[in-house]
Amino acid sequence: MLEIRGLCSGYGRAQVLFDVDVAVGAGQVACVMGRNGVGKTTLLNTVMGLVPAVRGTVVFDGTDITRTPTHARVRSGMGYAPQGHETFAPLTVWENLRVAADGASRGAQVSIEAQLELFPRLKPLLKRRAGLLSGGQAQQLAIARALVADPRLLVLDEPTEGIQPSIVAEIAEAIARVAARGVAVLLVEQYLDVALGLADTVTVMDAGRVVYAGEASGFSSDDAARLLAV
Ligand SMILES: Nc1ncnc2c1ncn2[C@@H]1O[C@H](COP(=O)(O)OP(=O)(O)OP(=O)(O)O)[C@@H](O)[C@H]1O
Repeated sequence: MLEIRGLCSGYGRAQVLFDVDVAVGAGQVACVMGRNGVGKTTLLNTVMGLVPAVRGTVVFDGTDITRTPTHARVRSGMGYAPQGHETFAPLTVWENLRVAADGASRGAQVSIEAQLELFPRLKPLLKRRAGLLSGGQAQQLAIARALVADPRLLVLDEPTEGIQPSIVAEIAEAIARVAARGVAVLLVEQYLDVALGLADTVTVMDAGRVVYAGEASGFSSDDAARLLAV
């Protein structure tokens, strides 16, 4: 579904990513981990076309999209919930979902209903302004918004960051259900138990390079201590 090969990118002259390879198939969760500042967000932003690739390729569904603008990537089936669970604060929960659905193709009404099944906590909050939601509710809305266009790839940047444990479990459960529908999920996740509970594959980055890549089942606590401990 998604193949990132030899990806290099950065900001002006400051190169951040060096030859990064990650692949994720339909129905799989590929988890990217690493200490703060190693380039995880830059990787996701490069996959979405928000940061230009300097070298390497991003192939989505067999098509090279390395130079495709972000809006066209979204239209072709990529959904993104960036770090920080930003929403349109003055709009209601329903309006936030509607705006995303309006930008998508047909069938979005059905899809809003489907997202509300995934995040039942949002159902009684449809008329609430998004700016008044808790962090956990806003994160659920941000993921639901990325899903209303019915993407085949969902890209999530730290969806459990700063969120209370009971909601973390709900978000993890929702991500698992999305993958079970056949959606490919590219996930940056700092909490090891959440990451390993969801991931099929693990990629660990350090200083912009991949330092570990393999099946999640083979990722040991020694690997975690060596590669992730601060
Ligand atoms: N807009 C930007 N302009 C210049 N440098 C940036 C920009 N965004 C990030 N960087 C730098 O790129 C490097 C990687 O940052 P990035 O946010 O991708 O890391 P990260 O692994 O996602 O970190 P965190 O876990 O803290 O979110 C850092 O050195 C950071 O300072």
